[in-house]
Amino acid sequence: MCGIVGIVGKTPVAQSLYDGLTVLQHRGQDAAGIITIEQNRFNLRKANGLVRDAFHTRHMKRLSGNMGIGHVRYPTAGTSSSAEAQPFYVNSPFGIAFAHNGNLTNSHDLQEEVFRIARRHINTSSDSEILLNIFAHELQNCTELSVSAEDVFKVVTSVHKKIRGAYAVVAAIIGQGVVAFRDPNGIRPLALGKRVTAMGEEYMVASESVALDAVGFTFIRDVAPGEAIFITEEGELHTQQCAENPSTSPCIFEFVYFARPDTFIDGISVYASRVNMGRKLGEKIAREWADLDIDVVIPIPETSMDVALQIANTLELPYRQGFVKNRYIGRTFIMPGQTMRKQSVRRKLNAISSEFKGKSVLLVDDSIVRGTTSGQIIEMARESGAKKVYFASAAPEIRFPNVYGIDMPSANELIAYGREIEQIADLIQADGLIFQDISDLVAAVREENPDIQRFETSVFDGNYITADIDQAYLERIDLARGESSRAPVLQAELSNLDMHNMDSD
Ligand SMILES: O=P(O)(O)OC[C@H]1O[C@H](OP(=O)(O)OP(=O)(O)O)[C@H](O)[C@@H]1O
Ligand SMILES: NC(=O)CC[C@H](N)C(=O)O
Ligand SMILES: [Mg+2]
Repeated sequence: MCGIVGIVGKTPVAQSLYDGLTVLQHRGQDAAGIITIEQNRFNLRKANGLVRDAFHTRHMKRLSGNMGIGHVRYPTAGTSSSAEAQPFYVNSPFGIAFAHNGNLTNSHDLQEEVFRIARRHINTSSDSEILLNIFAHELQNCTELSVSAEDVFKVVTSVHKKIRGAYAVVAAIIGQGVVAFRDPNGIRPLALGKRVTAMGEEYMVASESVALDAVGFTFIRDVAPGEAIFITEEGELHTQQCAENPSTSPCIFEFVYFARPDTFIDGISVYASRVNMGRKLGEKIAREWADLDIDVVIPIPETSMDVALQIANTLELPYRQGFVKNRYIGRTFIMPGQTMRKQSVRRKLNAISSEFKGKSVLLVDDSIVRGTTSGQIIEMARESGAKKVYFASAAPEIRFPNVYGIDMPSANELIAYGREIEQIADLIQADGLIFQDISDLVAAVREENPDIQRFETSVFDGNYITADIDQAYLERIDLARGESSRAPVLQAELSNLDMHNMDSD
């Protein structure tokens, strides 16, 4: 998952872009970038690391201009090289900067087509660079020296026809404006907001509504699946549906884990959906574990806290914070590499042993993916003197790889793959293990917006919404990105790719 922002303002936008990215940091911790436009020039700063580390005062000073876009990255294609940090840039037509959240499922075919038909070279292994070049090639067909809203909508219509997968995109075009669009299934989120100033209206798009709140923009609405937004340099807003059969099928994992609780996606409060998940799971626990002697419900910070509190309320049990989170350590699941993830769990969470001593505890997490967190946390609970350790997951068993922007390319890495619940419980050493049912998870989220007919739930049921995923594709991504098969990349090779960001210090 990545986070994207774009602003067309009346005054310099760098600080607002920066602030917007800091509240989207939970979507990507690997790299951050901002590009602004002033007097027909791009100013770019992108680097590996968190937002606060990538931008120093000297960079912010250089990021002048009233229009710009930004990105925080969690890689799902290519490498962690700073050259694959976004925004990406191409000089023709006009000069385009581009930021993408999601993952294309036909990038392999597209790369070949981009070369054969458009004679365009792709210098990295990032699917986002391919997407940018498809977009640029379509824009090239507009022969006028300025781009109209109709041109933009034609371009996005053609792009939708060529690419498949998940994409929320924001692009800044020199001398023209900012374009944003969302894939026809609306897998990845994108929100539109407005800020009224004495000098006129300013517009912003962002992956999550919380980024609009943080910089004083008012949420207008979600960008519709398939829709394109064009905000001209002068600040005029144009919108049009550009997909033939759009459907709103947001990724359910946004609600389980990715998004911040204070975000609204497609009319759904992420927080409220998590409370509903807690209620449903609490009811299942009451039904199936009626004879268990649970003394206390303890969340595994941070994402599961809203779910755990509601489970405790439903079961009428005490809710206690038995683990303290080190606030300076980020999310472990989106860290690159299993070794780093594993080491970080104990650095991130510490048990308050008095909350465990002699008690039967119910630990709650939002999800169990590789089992990195649950295994270690149960061990910590036992070391702290817990009598019994039960474990509940607000999401069902994750048995299928993700191909839409979550870095789970290999089924073999998933602890629930090919295993029954008892086997998983044995592996993580839980005295009892319970998962939310898929129907309850969907109902919990849908309760907040019954108009949504379908969610993207492939990691749980293997039904990929783009219908283009077969075994051969899954084997290819497993080979390319799976933990065990991932080829080591030389540092020198990575820095050689870094072409568009020369003044990187
Ligand atoms: O089974 P695993 O492979 O360990 O993955 C699942 C865990 O990873 C996430 O936590 P993370 O530390 O990323 O973030 P959080 O602080 O938002 O909970 C998630 O909330 C689970 O705790
Ligand atoms: N998680 C994402 O949205 C990743 C975007 C893009 N596929 C990349 O790897 O950079
Ligand atoms: Mg967690």
